[in-house]
Amino acid sequence: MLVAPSILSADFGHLARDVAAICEGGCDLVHVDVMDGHFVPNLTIGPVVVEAVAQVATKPLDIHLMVENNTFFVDLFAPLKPEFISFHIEEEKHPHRLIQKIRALGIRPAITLNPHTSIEAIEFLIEEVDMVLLMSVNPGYGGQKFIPSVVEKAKRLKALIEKRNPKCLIEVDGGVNDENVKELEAAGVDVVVAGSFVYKHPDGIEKAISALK
Ligand SMILES: O=C(CO)[C@@H](O)[C@H](O)COP(=O)(O)O
Repeated sequence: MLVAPSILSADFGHLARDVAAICEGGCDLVHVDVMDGHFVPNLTIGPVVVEAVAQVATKPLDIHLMVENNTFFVDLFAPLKPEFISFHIEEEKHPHRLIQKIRALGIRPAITLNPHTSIEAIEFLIEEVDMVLLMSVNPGYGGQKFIPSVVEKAKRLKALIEKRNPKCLIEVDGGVNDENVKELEAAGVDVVVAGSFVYKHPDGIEKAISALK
């Protein structure tokens, strides 16, 4: 299992220290939650802060856009050369075009589904993306409870991916811990995003990451 800790649960007063800690602790990706206060009722960070994160991170960035104007934010973050940029299917009128744009910028495109969104919504996009991110909480905040229906959704998505684009990864985000990760792994999930489990683990960040793996 690949682990992408969400820096939303870091101490922003010591962000460089907390980004270094997950990289030294064995994470695979650094998950960056970008929220605009419109698509979701929370506002997080922009390119100035993410540039500082990129300078410290020794693992690739996984940028998750939770915004209304995806194209604007893709242009804003592209110079930081993240590994992935994901955007929400619920908020994009022209997802195919946006995927092509992200790929043309040398970034791996990913598409995100909210808990209520069915995988049929991306049936004809699956060949175009390198990763699908399934939300297992309503986007906007860290520390929420895992929504278990994502397990069945991941199984159905895995079946679709095997037929249409076997290299495409499945990522699950929200309320992930060392218990539900087992079901996610069995369902075919490749990457888990975890914020509070990693940053608030009583035995420390390294132990938390290895427990998820
Ligand atoms: O995108 C989001 C929330 O919108 C997530 O990345 C959370 O920040 C994950 O945090 P935990 O649920 O693991 O605390």
